[in-house]
Amino acid sequence: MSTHIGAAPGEIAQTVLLPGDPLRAKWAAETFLDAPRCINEVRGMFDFTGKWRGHEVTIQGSGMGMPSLSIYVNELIRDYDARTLIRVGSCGAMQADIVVRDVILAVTASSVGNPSRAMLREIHYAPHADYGLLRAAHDAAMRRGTAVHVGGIYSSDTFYDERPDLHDQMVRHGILAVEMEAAELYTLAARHGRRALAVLTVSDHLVTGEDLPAMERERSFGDMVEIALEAAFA
Ligand SMILES: O=P(O)(O)O[C@H]1O[C@H](CO)[C@@H](O)[C@H]1O
Ligand SMILES: O=c1cc[nH]c(=O)[nH]1
Repeated sequence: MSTHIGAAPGEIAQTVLLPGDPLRAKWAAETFLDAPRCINEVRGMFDFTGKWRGHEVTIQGSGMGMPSLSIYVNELIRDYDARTLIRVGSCGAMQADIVVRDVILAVTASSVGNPSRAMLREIHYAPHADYGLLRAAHDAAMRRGTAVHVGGIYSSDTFYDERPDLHDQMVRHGILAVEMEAAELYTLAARHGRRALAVLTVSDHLVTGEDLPAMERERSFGDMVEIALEAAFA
């Protein structure tokens, strides 16, 4: 057990998929894993381990925002030795050529701040995906015929943003989409020598105003889960 994860040593796989939503973790495990078993219910942040094509996989909710993800990823790495960590999340599109349900592979994750910022001090570190995972995820998306975009995203500290000027600068600098966790995931993975990637599905569009309901955000994102699994074991 770690402070926030109730799983016993050995119950968490070296490959961990991380949706923000714990109910998406449950849905994904029950949909894609063989013999999934729930190994953590602390704070309702479900954690399931099962097999995908014979490989052990854990799917663990990370919560919303970087402070929450940071707690889970630190413990997954330090206490359970997770080696490959792939976020499977929803995001809001920021560019006109992207549509709802498209998949985004985040090469980099910009942010205004993240939990690692205090220790990095004056360094404007560039959090980035593992290239091998990124390439394998892109290959998987191509094989599946998924509409996929590859580029930089923005990890925000706020869902309800009061800074339209910030949004405008992100769009202007080619940022594809906004979500709330990848920058800290990439930074922690780099610090501990682990592989990380964020595979995101567009749930809403900040330019067109298109929006998916909560149930679809929980259950309709199968493509990104399978892309993440194929990338992890390529
Ligand atoms: O769907 P998840 O993975 O939670 O990701 C996105 O959705 C949440 C906001 O609704 C934030 O966590 C954001 O990053
Ligand atoms: O963080 C997020 C996630 C989905 N959609 C948004 O607009 N922001």
